[in-house]
Amino acid sequence: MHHASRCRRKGSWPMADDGIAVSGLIKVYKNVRAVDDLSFTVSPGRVTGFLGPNGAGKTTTLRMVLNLVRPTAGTATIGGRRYADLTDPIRKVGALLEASGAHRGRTGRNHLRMLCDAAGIPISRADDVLDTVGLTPAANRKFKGYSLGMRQRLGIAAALLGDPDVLVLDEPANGLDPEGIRWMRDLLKSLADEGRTVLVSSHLLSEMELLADDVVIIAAGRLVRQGTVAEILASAGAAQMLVRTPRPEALVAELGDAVTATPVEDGALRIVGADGPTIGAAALRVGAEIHELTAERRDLENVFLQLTAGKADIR
Ligand SMILES: Nc1ncnc2c1ncn2[C@@H]1O[C@H](COP(=O)(O)OP(=O)(O)OP(=O)(O)O)[C@@H](O)[C@H]1O
Repeated sequence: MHHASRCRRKGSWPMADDGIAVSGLIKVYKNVRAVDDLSFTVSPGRVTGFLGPNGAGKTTTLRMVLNLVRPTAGTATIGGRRYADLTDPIRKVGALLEASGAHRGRTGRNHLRMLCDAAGIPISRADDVLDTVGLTPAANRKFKGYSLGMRQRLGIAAALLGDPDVLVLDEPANGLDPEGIRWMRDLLKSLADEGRTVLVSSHLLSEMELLADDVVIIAAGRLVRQGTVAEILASAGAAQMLVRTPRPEALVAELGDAVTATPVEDGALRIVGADGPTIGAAALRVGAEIHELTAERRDLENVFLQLTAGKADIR
């Protein structure tokens, strides 16, 4: 990304200490190691996607970062300090969690004003953040009449009240329609462009590929991979090939154990671990006619599935 063109709203470069650092984090519930010796870092000025199959431990991790769940072991720090030790947490960290809501009979504006009041923030800030999230037209409507998408927007507005350096968002795209998802993407990117640290969990892998600069992938409470989206895609290795042949078994046997071959629709095979020339040569050796050989682009979704295969068991 173009770091040089990024301007910091507060007129300075992001402090190196605005990042999040998770180190040796463990959370054991009665029967399950929800988070199992997890370490990763999240940089300022970037959107970091936090990905993992259901039950991987994403929510538990985010809640430990925010001091809402007590770690069994390990630490999570924001700008070098644990959440509990932050001097002004509301202005340092904004959070959107899955269950965040508001009193049903309260208007969106009053909900935000109450939060301002509780946090010692001028109540005029409520209207600013309503505007930022596009809820001004619904400001005086009651929360119970808000759609899921409007509730998510109100949650984002609440997270932004303290103009925080760091944002921690659990599934912020939940309930948003395609236009809302695009809006969320633009908002989070612009918040990162201002130098903020943005950590966002999601199931929407194609969206993450568009949104995130970095990703942290976990499965079964453990780190699977951390890196830039480009690195993760590149690390998946050889291109994925779509092959059509009347003799798929012979071809797969010839390619050996180094490849994984998955049957796809109408008899084609998807092969990971061998490139076009390798597959062509193997086909020639066993006399398997090739009717189609197409390189498929790796995307975050199929790399994610490859990286987390077999690790996604419900625990
Ligand atoms: N309060 C709790 N008590 C007992 N077990 C829990 C508790 N919270 C989470 N778990 C368990 O810890 C594991 C991780 O759950 P967590 O919600 O952190 O995963 P997740 O990655 O956010 O999942 P999802 O994508 O499905 O929301 C799961 O096995 C879950 O059942």
